Amino acid sequence: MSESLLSVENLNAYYDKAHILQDVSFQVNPLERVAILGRNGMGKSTLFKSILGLEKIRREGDVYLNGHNVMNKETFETANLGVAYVPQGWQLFPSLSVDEHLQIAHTPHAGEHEWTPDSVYELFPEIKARKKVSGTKLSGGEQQMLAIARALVRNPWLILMDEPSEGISTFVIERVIEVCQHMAERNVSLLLVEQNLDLALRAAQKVYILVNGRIVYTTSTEDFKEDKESQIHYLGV
Ligand SMILES: Nc1ncnc2c1ncn2[C@@H]1O[C@H](COP(=O)(O)OP(=O)(O)OP(=O)(O)O)[C@@H](O)[C@H]1O
Repeated sequence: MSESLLSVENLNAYYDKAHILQDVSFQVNPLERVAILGRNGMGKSTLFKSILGLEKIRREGDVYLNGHNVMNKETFETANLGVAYVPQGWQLFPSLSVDEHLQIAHTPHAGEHEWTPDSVYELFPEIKARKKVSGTKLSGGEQQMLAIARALVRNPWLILMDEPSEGISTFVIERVIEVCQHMAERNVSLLLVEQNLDLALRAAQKVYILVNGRIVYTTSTEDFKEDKESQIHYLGV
């Protein structure tokens, strides 16, 4: 067991016989913001799905959330331990309005900083103006804001965010970075997977590099910002 909020220990993941994640280990500590960086197809989304027990992925190893081993838990049980997910492509529902997405997801929380639909509307006034509109009728940027808002109203300890830069404008990317930077003030930690180096370096404090399903490099974002050689070597940027 570990004191970290999230501790992934020697995680291996397979789609049938394809061995995708190979002995992946890393931690997210309380109030920390961590980015996993890697090129296309390196296993970033598979990592999130393996942590959450989504899809038919065979898993070996251990994943501890708040000290509970979640490897044999159903996805809803893992979510109830205080993790929320912002999936790639947002996965919103055409039959639900913006407000219904938030009301359904809202999980009251007794602590000091409760996120409610009203408080996330203050954060994202753009979607407040479109409360009654179907979630999938929003622009890409608004859908990203709604997906983040939906994760926040679950009042999680940890948010897993899968490639938030995908399909949104630079203006919305700036909004996402700002929201990420202020999560710790509301007691929320962040684990982000990204290809967008600028977003990851500004939103996170610590970086893990994933290459072919293995964590090959760990550093602080401060050091990685200056390390152009490693950026080119691992990410080809
Ligand atoms: N459902 C699946 N069945 C079989 N193989 C899969 C499945 N999903 C992903 N893969 C394979 O697993 C590997 C890792 O994919 P994954 O989507 O996790 O990468 P990624 O780093 O998130 O890439 P991207 O940034 O393109 O989403 C790839 O080789 C991919 O083809």
